[in-house]
Amino acid sequence: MKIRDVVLTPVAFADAPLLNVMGVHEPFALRSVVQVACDDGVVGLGESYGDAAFLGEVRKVLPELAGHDIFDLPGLKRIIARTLAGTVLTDEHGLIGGFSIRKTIASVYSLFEVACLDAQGQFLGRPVADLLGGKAREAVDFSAYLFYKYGAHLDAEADSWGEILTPEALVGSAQRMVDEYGFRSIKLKGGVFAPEQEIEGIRALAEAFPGHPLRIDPNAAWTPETSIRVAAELDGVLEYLEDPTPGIEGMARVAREASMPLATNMCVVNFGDLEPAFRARAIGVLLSDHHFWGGMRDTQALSVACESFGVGLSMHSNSHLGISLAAMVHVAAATPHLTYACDTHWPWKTADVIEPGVLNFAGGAVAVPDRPGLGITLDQDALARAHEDYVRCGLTKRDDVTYMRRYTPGFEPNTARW
Ligand SMILES: O=C([O-])[C@@H](O)[C@@H](O)[C@H](O)[C@@H](O)C(=O)[O-]
Ligand SMILES: [Mg+2]
Repeated sequence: MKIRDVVLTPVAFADAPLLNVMGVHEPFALRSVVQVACDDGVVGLGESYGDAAFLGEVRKVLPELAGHDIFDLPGLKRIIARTLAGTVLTDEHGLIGGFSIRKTIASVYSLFEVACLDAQGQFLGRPVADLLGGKAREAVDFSAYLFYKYGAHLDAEADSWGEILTPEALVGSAQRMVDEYGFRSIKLKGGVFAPEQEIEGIRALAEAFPGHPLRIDPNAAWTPETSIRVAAELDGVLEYLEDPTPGIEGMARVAREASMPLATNMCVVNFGDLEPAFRARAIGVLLSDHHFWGGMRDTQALSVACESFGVGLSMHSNSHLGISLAAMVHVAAATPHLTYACDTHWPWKTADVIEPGVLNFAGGAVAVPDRPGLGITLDQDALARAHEDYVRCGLTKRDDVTYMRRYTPGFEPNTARW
């Protein structure tokens, strides 16, 4: 089963004005879609980041792939490592930790690994979860991912969520997500307002949704002292506290005092970070993400490492489309040590590039598709529209800070200031 052709399509899809420590989401989120065409008319799908720097690295790899056997994944990794030797992508938005050569290779490899596994599954007539060792669960739990947000993008009409800036509005948005998707766990993206205000938001959610596990993630906006204070105030309320403060050392300081586990997708972002983080007992939960942890099989290896050291596993999300959701579902299903509901930005998007009907939420969970490969079908017309949006929107990277300055001139990200 050889690769005959690879088509890379940058796409953009409408995103809501969601707030975080870096600013506010722009009107479009960028992604990339690859179609890896192989023998017998099989086409494997992959999805990842869509910023120009990432696309540039992926484009370097494309000419090297023709003729490669889709069952030779170590060989695929070698081609990518050789082709990208020495390149370090920079993290365009600062919310998934630093980049390194290893993480750059892991990110580019992941895009093609997913597509090759999809193609392998189609060729063999088995779902990707089976190729990863089999399903440890039939359906994968996700959390309601709440954001503070503006009611509308600049010069645009309000979206269906409206403005979410108060505890009452937060509860309203959580109610909508729980009603529409059945989520149990609820996560609040913090780092937007002073911690006292965000504690009020969490308390309102705890009151409105008794028994629903709660999390807050200020993306390292707080000092260790503030984090310890917030942890004390939310004792007994949070299932975990995500990235309250920057760095393994700062997290370890907070972890020594906090009653709940600390989680991260910022200070432990590749395998080299595990030893110092585990040694310092900085985290109780790791948020995996196959997009930058080196694909689905390395995500499973990560899970084994976490289990061995008594660390829980959850899953991180950025704005994404259905190919990524399918990959998240398959790898999560085939990863026995997955101890928390996964994050997803899914409810915030209004369009997709896959045909609907396969990835459905019930009781907050998505059943693992039992069709071959990822089990999804690319909608070529929707892909073409999303590519037109990419060209039309003119964005080449995610820049929440600059966009925020158009709402609030002089805005500066508050990382570790509170
Ligand atoms: O979409 C966002 O604004 C999130 O803040 C995202 O960029 C983060 O990477 C992520 O969801 C997180 O958990 O830190
Ligand atoms: Mg996070």
